[in-house]
Amino acid sequence: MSTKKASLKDKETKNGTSKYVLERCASVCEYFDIAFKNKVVTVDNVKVKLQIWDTAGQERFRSVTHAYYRDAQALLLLYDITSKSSFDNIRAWLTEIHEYAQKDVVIMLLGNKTDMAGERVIKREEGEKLAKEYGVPFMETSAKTGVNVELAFLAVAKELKHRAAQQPNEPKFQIHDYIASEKQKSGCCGGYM
Ligand SMILES: Nc1nc2c(ncn2[C@@H]2O[C@H](COP(=O)(O)OP(=O)(O)OP(=O)(O)O)[C@@H](O)[C@H]2O)c(=O)[nH]1
Repeated sequence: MSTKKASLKDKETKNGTSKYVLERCASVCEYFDIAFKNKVVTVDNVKVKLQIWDTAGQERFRSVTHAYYRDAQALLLLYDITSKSSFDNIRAWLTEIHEYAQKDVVIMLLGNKTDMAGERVIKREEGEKLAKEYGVPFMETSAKTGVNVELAFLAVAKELKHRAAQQPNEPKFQIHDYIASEKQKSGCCGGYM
């Protein structure tokens, strides 16, 4: 996920995507299976526009995709709880991100497809452990049922908004605490986040 600096200044098309982004992406996005969408999230009555780039996790294109997340302000790393290889790839992505992404990039680890509990091969605890190791927030999600999807985007948007508007003496927004308290409210899914 990223909000490209240049795109914000650029003239926007009808669906809110800037011409700059469309032109930049058109030539290669289709070939490398990179999709992007805009999502508006309201944080404390302020609308935050997230431009979400989906790099499709194609390992063979890593050298190309890093050019797309280099400017990203936040990265959501998804693995599939029914796929060991997708989980194993996360370490490689984290190493890659360390090298190429912005130093203060917001990272979140998501274990997706919780609706497929019967086919689960990665325990929640394994996701939690990995997230803890890298100091990133963790949640299990389902893009199919929507479980925790809004919360993931909202947490990222809150973090970015707070960073942008933070006053020198104001306490830092704590994304881990925010996710933990939201989950407690909904009675969902304990553990490290
Ligand atoms: N049951 C279930 N299926 C899902 C979920 N999320 C995605 N899928 C399905 O999983 C398949 C792959 O989804 P994608 O969004 O293409 O995942 P991806 O990681 O971008 O996949 P690649 O493009 O192959 O790297 C599709 O058939 C989706 O419909 C989910 O939460 N639950």
